[in-house]
Parts: sequence; structure tokens; C-alpha cells
Amino acid sequence: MSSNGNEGVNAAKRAAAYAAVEAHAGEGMRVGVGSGSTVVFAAERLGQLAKEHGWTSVVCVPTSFQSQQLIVEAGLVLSDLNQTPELDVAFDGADEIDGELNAIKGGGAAHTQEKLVAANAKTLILLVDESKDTGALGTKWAVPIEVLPGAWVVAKAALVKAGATSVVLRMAKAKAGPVVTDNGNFVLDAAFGVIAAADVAGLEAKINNIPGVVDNGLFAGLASEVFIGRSDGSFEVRRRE
Ligand SMILES: O=C(CO)[C@H](O)[C@H](O)COP(=O)(O)O
Repeated sequence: MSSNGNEGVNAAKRAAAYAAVEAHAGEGMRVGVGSGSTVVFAAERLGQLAKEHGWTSVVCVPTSFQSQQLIVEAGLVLSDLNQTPELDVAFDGADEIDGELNAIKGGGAAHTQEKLVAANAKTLILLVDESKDTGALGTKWAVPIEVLPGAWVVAKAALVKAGATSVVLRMAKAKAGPVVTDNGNFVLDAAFGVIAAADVAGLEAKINNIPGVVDNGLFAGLASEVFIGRSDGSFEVRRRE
């Protein structure tokens, strides 16, 4: 472990992201770019590889305002799902993963767009540092749920009925009010306790069935591989069986 905690975490994120991009990216690929601090390293490496190898036809689809900026800053070609509806690969971070490669996402309130991009990619590769590898979803994180602004009170009540033990409207840090997603919606963070891998898909569907819910941050069965970085710069790859 590095003497500086942040340095260690960043080394882990970089190790996972660089290794994943080196293993999966190539000329002509249509690439989904996720959101968050780990994806910063993925966009950086993709930009470096494109320059080094003279790749001119890599096309990237963002999942948020942040990732749109990352794509532009890396000198890559920006597209969207309307122009590029089929992607070869998507790289994204995660807040928690379980042993079956299910994930909780949405720490950056971008999970709706992230799921949309992931669902239209042949392969979703998740990039995490080892702290995200908790064994079971819900161990450290609540489930982020994007809701229509006019539905947050009723959706909150419905989530409690559906078994949530706590539901919190996510508040902004530098604004007096709630976090507003890139789609103009609010985010509820709903705790359901530890979620067994076998129950993730059912809970994902149950939450999305609540009127006013746009999408939730449970990603059941979407990831093909997870690259787990460590603070010493090493990494491990887990693949779906
Ligand atoms: O789901 C996300 C954003 O909505 C992020 O991918 C997730 O929060 C992980 O972020 P980080 O790489 O900063 O830990």
C-alpha cells in the first residue's frame, strides 16, 4: 500500500483501466465510455493507444457529460447511440461487484445512460479497485434509483413497500437542493441490505416496475469481465463463466 491512500487507490484504478483497454481496444472499434474516476484512466489510455498506433476510426459513445468531456480531451471521435447504435465494447467503473459479476453503479448518478450504453455493447468490461470487490451487493452501497422529479415522494414510499430499509433523496454538495441527473431527474439511494447474487435480477426488475422510476443502478448479468486493480499496480481479471 502506498503511503498516500489516494495514490494507492489511483494506482489500482489505473492498473485496472489500462489493462482492460490494452486487452480490448483496437482500430475501428465502437466504444462505450462510462463515467467516474476510474474511467478517466480508460479514456486516457484509449487516447494514448489511438495516437501511438495511428487509429483513426475508433468511435466513442459517452454515458454522461463527464465522459463526453473525457472523449474530447483524449482526442477521440465523439458519437451517440442514435448514430452508433451498436458498440463493440463498453468500459465502465462500478461501486460494488459480487462474485457473479453483478454490479451496483450510479455513484455518479449516470447509471441510466451507463446501462443503456452497456446494454447495446457486445461486451461490458467493468474496471474497479479492490475496495469494490465486496463479495455481495449492498454490503457497502445502497441502490441508486433515478426517478422523475415529480415522483420522488411516491417512489420512495413504493420502495419501502418493496422492502427498502432506508431511502434517501441524494442531495447536491455544492447546491442547496437535490442532485439532478444529466436527464433532469432526481436520485433516490435505497438500501435493501445484502443482496444475494441470485436475487439481483429480480430486484432490478422489481424496482424498475415502480411508476416514476427511470432506471436503477443494479446491473445484473451485464458485465462479461471485471478488471480488479490493486494499489501495487497489479490486477486480476474475472470472467463470466
Ligand atoms: O456508476 C458510476 C457513475 O454513475 C461510476 O462508474 C461508479 O460510481 C464508480 O465510480 P469511480 O470509478 O469514481 O469509483
